Amino acid sequence: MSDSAVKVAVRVRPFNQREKGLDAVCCIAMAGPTTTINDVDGGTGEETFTFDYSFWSHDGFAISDEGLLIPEDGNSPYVDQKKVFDCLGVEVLNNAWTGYHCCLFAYGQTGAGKSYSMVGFGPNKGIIPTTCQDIFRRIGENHDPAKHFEVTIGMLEIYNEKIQDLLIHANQRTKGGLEVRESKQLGIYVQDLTKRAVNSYEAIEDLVDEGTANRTIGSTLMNATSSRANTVLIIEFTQVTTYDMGKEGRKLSVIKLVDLAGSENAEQTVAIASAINKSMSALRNVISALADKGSGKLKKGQLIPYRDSKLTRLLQNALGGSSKTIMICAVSPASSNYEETLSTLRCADRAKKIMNHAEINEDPTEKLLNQLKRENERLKALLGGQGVATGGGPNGAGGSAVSEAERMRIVENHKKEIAAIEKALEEEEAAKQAAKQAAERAKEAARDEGLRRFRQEMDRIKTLIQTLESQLAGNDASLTVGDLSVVESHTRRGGDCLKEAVDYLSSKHTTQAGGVVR
Ligand SMILES: Nc1ncnc2c1ncn2[C@@H]1O[C@H](COP(=O)(O)OP(=O)(O)OP(=O)(O)O)[C@@H](O)[C@H]1O
Repeated sequence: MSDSAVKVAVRVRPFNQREKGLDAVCCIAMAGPTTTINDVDGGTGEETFTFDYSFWSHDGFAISDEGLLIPEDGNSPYVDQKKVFDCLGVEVLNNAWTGYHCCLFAYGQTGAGKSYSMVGFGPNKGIIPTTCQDIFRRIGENHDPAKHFEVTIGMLEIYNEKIQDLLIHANQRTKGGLEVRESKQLGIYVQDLTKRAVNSYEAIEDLVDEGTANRTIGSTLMNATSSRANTVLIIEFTQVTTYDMGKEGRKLSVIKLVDLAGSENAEQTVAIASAINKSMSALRNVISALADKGSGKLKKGQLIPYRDSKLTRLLQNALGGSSKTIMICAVSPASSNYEETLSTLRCADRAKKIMNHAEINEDPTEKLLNQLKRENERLKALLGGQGVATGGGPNGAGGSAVSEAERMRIVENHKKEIAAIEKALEEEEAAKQAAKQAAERAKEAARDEGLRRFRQEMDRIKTLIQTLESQLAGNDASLTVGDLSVVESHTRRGGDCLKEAVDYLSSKHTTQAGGVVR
């Protein structure tokens, strides 16, 4: 387990046309990791914050022939898309390769530049496309035939407190939206979300285009075409290693890349904002509670309010959970947005106090075999790599000598460790088999029980029919509709029991016939 604080980056954009037209004044300054905000209009002074990164993208850029915004010269402080990816995207990928669940989310006022950083515009590609591209570049660099990779993509939006599957057309979605669930392996996940397997960057690009076209679009005061929903791209990245003894080890990383809706207060947005506001205020409350927890100020018995919105529930693992998380805060440079920018910086300042406890998500086989590999490395280093004399090894003449007895002890220990790992693997396999057999036995028992109940119901029906027949033959006046409905209900119950048994038998046939129902 690796304890690490949520990483926080702040990025300030250039003035937009409207701000330029109003002769806007810049209220942000950055130096190294610090960001300072100055209340130039209100005169209440300045506040300085320190983050993991303070990205200056306000000025000092030139536009290349390909349309890329790049630093205008070697001394320019301008941070371009590449630099942002190198600082944040590369870290996400490194963590994913290690086997951590990862989350990178963009927070900030509408029009502050969240989508620019996450998605990008035109040739200035953001973190999401570049990360997706880099996944397949890295996979392409793998030359280990024992290793292969599985990548799936899901895309959703949270709009009006409903989770919608963006890889499904709006008119084919379930009315109430999807639900957030939790599992040991996947962490927090969205039940029934479409997952599509992809084997190239182009395939991801096509899916993201499809998902983007399915988004819900609303307008805000600051940005006529901006999205008022939270959009999440979920990449499930699995590394599969086949080992000599035919065993497969799997390491999984779920990467959530999140472009949030605008964080501003209700009065600054149009009518539909209330539900969006709910998720944003819930997010701020979760961040505050976790920051309090991180600094030991959380009140006794106080819960982290993850369940107050779909967004916070979905980000539960990312905030205070077992994921490696990065928050990028986009801010406007204009003094007219001072209040919102200050509120964003304060939220970012609290977020950096959140502690996560990231875990590598590998199955037991992978874990044990990795342990074995590490042991091997350690042994090799001990016996040769550190200039230790091994009585004839390549470094024999050089460093401090290890006695024959010591060498034997190391080798013996190593043998014992290997034996322990092999035993653990055998036990794991035996436990798997035992669980499988127990599940089979439970199924058999369920089928037997189904058949037994079916027979019992049939016997009852037979007796009832015989009674009815004799009553009818004797023209019995006491015969009622109720008598018939008793027969009917037993028939129905018998039918249900039979269905259970038939379902069981057909599922057994399906498994045995490799997917073909006979
Ligand atoms: N770092 C940057 N460099 C150059 N232009 C930028 C930068 N950041 C944002 N912009 C420009 O600012 C405008 C608003 O940015 P963007 O759409 O990314 O904001 P947003 O925060 O995602 O807004 P919304 O919440 O409405 O989706 C865009 O025209 C974008 O090109």
